[in-house]
Parts: sequence; C-alpha cells; structure tokens
Amino acid sequence: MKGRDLALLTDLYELTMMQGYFTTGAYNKKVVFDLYYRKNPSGNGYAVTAGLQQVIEYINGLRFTKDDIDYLTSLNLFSEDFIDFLKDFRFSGEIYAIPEGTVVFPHEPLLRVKAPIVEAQLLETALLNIINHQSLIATKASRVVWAAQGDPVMEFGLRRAQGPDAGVLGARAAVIGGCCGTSNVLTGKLFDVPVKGTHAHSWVMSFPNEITAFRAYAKLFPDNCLLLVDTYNTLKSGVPNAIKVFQEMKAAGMLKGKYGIRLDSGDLAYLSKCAKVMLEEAGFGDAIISASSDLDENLIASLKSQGAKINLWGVGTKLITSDDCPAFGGVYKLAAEEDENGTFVPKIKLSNNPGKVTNPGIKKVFRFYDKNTDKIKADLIALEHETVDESQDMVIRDSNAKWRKMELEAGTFYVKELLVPIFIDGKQVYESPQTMDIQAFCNSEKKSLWDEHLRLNNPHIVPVDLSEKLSQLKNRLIDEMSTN
Ligand SMILES: Nc1ncnc2c1ncn2[C@@H]1O[C@H](COP(=O)(O)OP(=O)(O)OP(=O)(O)O)[C@@H](O)[C@H]1O
Ligand SMILES: O=P(O)(O)OC[C@H]1O[C@H](OP(=O)(O)OP(=O)(O)O)[C@H](O)[C@@H]1O
Ligand SMILES: O=C(O)c1cccnc1
Repeated sequence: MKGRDLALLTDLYELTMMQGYFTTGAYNKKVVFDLYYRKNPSGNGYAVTAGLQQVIEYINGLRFTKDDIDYLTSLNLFSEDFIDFLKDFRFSGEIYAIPEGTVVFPHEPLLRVKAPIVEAQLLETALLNIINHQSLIATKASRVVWAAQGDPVMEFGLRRAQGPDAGVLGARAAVIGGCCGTSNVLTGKLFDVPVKGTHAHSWVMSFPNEITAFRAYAKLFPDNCLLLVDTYNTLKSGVPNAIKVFQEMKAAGMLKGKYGIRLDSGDLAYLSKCAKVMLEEAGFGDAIISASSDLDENLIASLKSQGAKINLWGVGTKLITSDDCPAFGGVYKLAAEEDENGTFVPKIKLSNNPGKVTNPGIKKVFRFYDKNTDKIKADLIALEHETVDESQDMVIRDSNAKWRKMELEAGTFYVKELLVPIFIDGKQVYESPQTMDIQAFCNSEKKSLWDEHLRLNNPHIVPVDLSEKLSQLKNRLIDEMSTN
C-alpha cells in the first residue's frame, strides 16, 4: 500500500456524494463514522482485527495526483470547483481504532472516523476493503492454527489467492492470525515475517528418479530438508527413499538441522502413521512429518482425531481464500454529525432486521476481564463520555438476549478500553507494531478467551452489551425516526 496512489480506490458514489456535499456547502460539517461487522466469519466465536497498518499507509498517502485529476475531469461528472478542491485534498480528521491482532466481536467499532463529511465519506470503500480482507484471513488463520493444537502452520496460498494483493496481504494477515510463516517471499520481505517451504513435485520429476532428486535436494539444503514423498508411491518409494537419504546424510554428519517429509495426497492419517513407524524403525523418530493437500481447520481437526502423526501443516487455498466464508461483512455507518453549535448529534439507521439498526452516537468499547483468570468476561459499547468505575458492581446483559445477565462484583474485574487514537488532526499518532509483534499480541489475546469460546463449532459467545445510556439513546432515536 505504501507508495501507491490509492485515492481512486473508491466507489464512484463516494466521489459524487463528495461533490454534493461540496456544492451544498455542507462539506466541512464534521461527522462520525463507525466501521464494524455484524457476524463472525465461519461460525467462529470471535474475529481477529487486521489491516490497520495498511489503513495508516493509505491515509498518509491520500492525495489526488495529476493523473487522478485528469481522469476525474475526463469523466465529465464533476464541477471545476470540486476538481480544484480535490487537488489539495488531505485527510485532516481523527481516527480511533482497535489495534491489529485484537480479538473482537460483532457490532464493536473497529475503527471510528471523525472528520469533515467530505473526507470521512471518501474513506469508506478503501477502509472496508482493507479491514474486511485482512480481518477475514486473520480470523480464518486463527481457526486453522487452533485446530493444529500447537503444531506450526505454514501459509502456502499465494498461487491460489485472488490476485497479488490478496496473496501478499492475506499472508500477512495469516501470520497475524498465528501462522508460523509463509511461502510468500514478498510478504516475507515487506513485513519481516519468516519464509518457509519444501519443494514441488516438479523437482522430483526433473530428475531421472526420486532418490537422485532427494539426494540433490539434501546436498543443497541439508539444514532444512523436507522431502516431498508422494510423487510416485508414498510408502513404497517416497518414504523409503527419504530414509535412505537421511541415513546417507547422517553418515556424512550432515543431519543437523530440520529434516523430514511432506505428504501431499492420499489418506494423510494412514500415511502419516505408516511413515512415522518407518522413520522410527530407521532411527529417525524426530523427523518432521508435514502435510498439505486442500487442508482447512475442519480437516486438520479430523486428522488430529484420527491420530495422524503430522506435526507441521501447510495450508494454502482454503486459508488464503477463506473458502467457506468469502467475505467479512464489515460496514461503515454514520453515527453522529456536528450541528451549527459544534455539538455532535447522534444519528441512526433503521432496518426491518433488528441486527441492522445502527448504534448511534460517538462510542467507545470497554472490555471487562476477570481479575483471577485474566479471561474476558464481557464487552460494553458505551458513549464517548462514559466511564466505568471498577469499584462499583456492574451488570452486563447480552444485547441480543437482554434477559441473560452477568453480575460483576466490584474487585473481581478490571476494564480496558479498546479504541486507541491513530490520527489526530490528520497527523499519525500511533506506530504500527511489526507483524511478528502483532502475532505475539494476538496469541496473548486468544489466551484471554476460554476454550469454549475458541472451539470451531457452536462456540460460547462473549456477551457484548450496550451501556444503559447508549440503549436509551438508541430507543429514543428509534421512536423518533420511526414516526418520520
Ligand atoms: N484421513 C483423512 N481424513 C479425511 N480427509 C482426508 C484424509 N486424508 C486426506 N484427506 C483429504 O481428502 C482429500 C483428498 O483429495 P483428492 O481426492 O483430490 O486426492 P489426493 O489424495 O489429494 O490426490 P491428488 O493430489 O493426487 O489429486 C484432500 O482434501 C485431503 O486433505
Ligand atoms: O492444497 P493447498 O492447501 O492449496 O496447499 C498448497 C498446495 O499447493 C501445492 O500444490 P500444487 O499442485 O500447486 O503444486 P505441487 O506440484 O508443488 O504439488 C502444494 O503441493 C499443496 O498441495
Ligand atoms: O514450499 C512448499 O512446500 C509449498 C509452497 C507453496 C505451495 N505449496 C507448497
């Protein structure tokens, strides 16, 4: 994203609305937009937010270049005045966001933009594009990594990602979600994450026979020698040939680094068990048994339950495309606008679907942790000026099921605010951490959930409540607007 001209990475309607605000003179009116999502992907119990670094780069680089201006002029849609205004366009507003790698829940503002409407409107499409994609893949990766129960998972999806950006940023997000590294070398370079890999069938096929191919590979990469054993016959030739090469390496004193095999077809549970026995009998019990082949979290969980002897996983297509759930569903909704006196007036959007009625006003998110376990008890979406007094008892309800209430006794919990300032008056005030540090943070975030929240299917749901004041405001606006 850095260094790319992305001002036109938007939907046409953002620009036509901007011209409208400009023409009616309303363009300087400040508004607040929330970016949030409504449903966890893949039936998960949480999502992992990702993409903030690319949002920061986008905002910092947000300018209409001469080429952009020429193109917009050529559309014959925009007035000269508006085009002139775009020539000096800069983001001058405020952005608060929940840091990348945080565990988040539906309806929580992941990002809150306060800016003149003409600026805040332009950001909508690009912000959604960036956050939706990376949060989707980070969440999927988190599921896959959870299924692997502590075994490392390598991200292998670039070749089947939906284009270069989805491959590069998807691999970044997968690492945030917990993958130990990626085969994607550009992601490795750009984000300083480990690059990993084995070799392809073409390597084996390019030699007269399998053992020659294995020997050549072992000679080149003795410290990271994972041999793909399924080109001809996994148990009859692949594993025996790999063992022969490991014996030769051992005899030559070359077996010092990581070594093992990769299975890429057939019954992975059965083959891994057989391969494990063969390797152990040959004295190579510590060999890595890695596997790939259309894997996802459900298959990995199934292979684990079948007792598969796999201890390194390569996951490509189904992770990088989030194959079972191709969209995150984040939205960007107007929550407040400034009146003539400089006061922010809350706004609401109604819907026949109660889950789609927006939460009005300028909001923040409190997270309640249990003092003894450091696990999340609940989240509370509140209005900007609200505070939580940790010395008072609290009652949290599930906003989807108000009859479900949780009583938090003073002294048993502590509170953290999730939204932090990223831009103030158009200036960046937050430094994005390195990707591997975001991964470490994300790992600690997942420890704040119970296994019941983390499981793949029908997880327990962390309650997310609206504060009393926010609920009252919402109900009042629903009453007012529904009689409109
Ligand atoms: N023990 C197992 N239990 C459940 N699914 C498995 C097991 N072993 C492998 N699989 C999955 O079954 C599918 C088999 O795919 P497919 O029918 O294409 O054959 P393949 O063995 O991958 O062959 P090839 O790569 O030669 O096409 C893959 O998604 C794989 O991950
Ligand atoms: O199955 P995925 O989760 O998408 O993981 C990546 C796949 O990509 C490779 O296959 P491919 O057939 O493209 O090349 P190869 O010749 O190296 O097997 C690799 O062998 C995996 O099977
Ligand atoms: O290094 C590997 O084994 C690899 C890389 C990309 C895709 N499939 C496998």
